Amino acid sequence: MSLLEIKDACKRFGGVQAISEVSFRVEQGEILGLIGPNGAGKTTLFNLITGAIQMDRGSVLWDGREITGLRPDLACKAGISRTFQVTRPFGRMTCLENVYVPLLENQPNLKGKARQQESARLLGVTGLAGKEAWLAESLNLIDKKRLELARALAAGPRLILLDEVLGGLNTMEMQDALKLIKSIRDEYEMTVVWIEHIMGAIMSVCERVLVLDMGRLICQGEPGVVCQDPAVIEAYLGEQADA
Ligand SMILES: Nc1ncnc2c1ncn2[C@@H]1O[C@H](COP(=O)(O)OP(=O)(O)OP(=O)(O)O)[C@@H](O)[C@H]1O
Repeated sequence: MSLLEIKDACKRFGGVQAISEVSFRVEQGEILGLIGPNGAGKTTLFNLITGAIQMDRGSVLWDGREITGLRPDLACKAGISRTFQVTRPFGRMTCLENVYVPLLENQPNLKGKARQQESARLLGVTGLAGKEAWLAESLNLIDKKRLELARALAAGPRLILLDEVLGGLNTMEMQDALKLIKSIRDEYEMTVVWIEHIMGAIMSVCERVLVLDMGRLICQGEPGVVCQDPAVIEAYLGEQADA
């Protein structure tokens, strides 16, 4: 049984068919890339999976159980966690306190020093060691993304949805981030679905890739195969090469 299955998902916003009859499976333990041009529907798909918006039609199966339309907090409790392209920390709280919030939900028995240590450990994992006491609003964009990831990990998910976590990183930072994404799967045994525009990064980390274009799933498969697909080159990779 697949960890996650999306069946015939459809979502329209006014005149825009953002998602159109999209079906796919996510297998336990894989790192699945989700690519496609701007406006293809990638973030909308995350919003549908996490219950942030409701599908017009279609269903979401989680571990074989239908969870279509489950509220985001309940989807998170069920084991689906996400990061946002536009980060959403509690600005007036410290980094440590920001991580407490999902940790409290996930491990309510963790109290006092133990909770502080676990929060600090997660901040260390995502590259924020030394910034535990900083207010989230004082972080730069890259560190806000790191905090976002620490918060997503603190929820203890089985599936983590990453929305463009590499934007703005230099080469060294990107290498570290790629190692971290691999370790999320290899050490923390989480399944990863990852939206990204940086093709080299997707190619080096993902075992499988889905390609969306104008709300439709136009291709899926191993990265090397997907990159050779004429429809993908026409809809997306040609545009990337021209950029
Ligand atoms: N809440 C909303 N209300 C109206 N239209 C929306 C809403 N959310 C998304 N859309 C539209 O749906 C389409 C898909 O948007 P979406 O953000 O999912 O694309 P994307 O593939 O994630 O793009 P990007 O790579 O630029 O982040 C776009 O045309 C967008 O303008």
